[in-house]
Amino acid sequence: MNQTLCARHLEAAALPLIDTAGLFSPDLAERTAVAERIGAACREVGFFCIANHGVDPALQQAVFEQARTFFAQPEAGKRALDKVFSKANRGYEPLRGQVLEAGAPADLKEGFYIGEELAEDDPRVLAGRFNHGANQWPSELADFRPTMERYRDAMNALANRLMGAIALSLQLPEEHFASFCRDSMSTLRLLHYPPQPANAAPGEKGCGAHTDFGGLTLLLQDENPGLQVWDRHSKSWIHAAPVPGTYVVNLGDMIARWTNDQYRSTLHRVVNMSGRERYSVPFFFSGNPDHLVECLPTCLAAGEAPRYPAVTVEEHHREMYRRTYG
Ligand SMILES: O=C(O)CCC(=O)C(=O)O
Ligand SMILES: [Fe+2]
Repeated sequence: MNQTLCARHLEAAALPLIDTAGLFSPDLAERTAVAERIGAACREVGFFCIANHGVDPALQQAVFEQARTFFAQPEAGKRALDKVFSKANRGYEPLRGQVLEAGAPADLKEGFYIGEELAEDDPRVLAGRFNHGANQWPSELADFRPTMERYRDAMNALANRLMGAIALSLQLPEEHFASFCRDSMSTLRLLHYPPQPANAAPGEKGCGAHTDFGGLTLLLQDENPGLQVWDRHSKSWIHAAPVPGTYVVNLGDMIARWTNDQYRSTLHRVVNMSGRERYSVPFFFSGNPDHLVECLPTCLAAGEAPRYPAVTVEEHHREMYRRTYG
């Protein structure tokens, strides 16, 4: 563990904090030792923080800088890139554009979606595959696109490594999820939460209670707290204050399907009580659209039946977007 993780941070961490330096070791035993800690966190909480993940802090800061600059633009400039203009769900999502918690008021956040850049004549785009297509880029912000593309590459690499650890933690070969990871339909999402208004409607909050749809989520937060994670033991919300230098990692619904709920896709929400503007950058690693997600053989006890029918990554995401965007 290096000095980015001081004792104060360890005490403050409400979620399990895992040093992932060992995942970069050529020694399988070292990678397996980290994987076992990850496996325990996946079973218990479904959320954990990782330190020593290898992502350049300067790149993270550049992402925040670009996000702040983008959201600070006048509304009309942002609306010019509204995701209604995209067939691939890319671009700007205005405040109250999504209802993540069924029945609750719309979310007090604005966002920006970025995915893999695919040309109009890419066979997957021509075939109308879900969320496949070109991005909408703010052309007046020269550094925006290269920064986001570098960051997406770094996140894809880290997510691949973490999927290897998850495989090891489930007594599977490290490369078990290789076909899931190939050509992953990952999404980078920039989020901006205004301070929670004093006159908020009942139930109104930054992000309604939800579980994530996909595989892994890697969340970069600024210094302003807001994320809350449901604790099934105490039946209360844990305030997951940001731990500098770490990512919050959580499991999406597909990992719960693979593991028959042995690994948890845990409910979480955001309430920005910090009194400041809060920025966060979740990266959703969703996997190959054709991959069939079905219960893993190592996750089925004798006589036990899978709780979920097999579903492809694409079918699953189509349905989840339909539910939260109406
Ligand atoms: O902003 C955050 O801290 C969490 C965002 C989130 O849960 C999501 O976008 O799925
Ligand atoms: Fe989420």
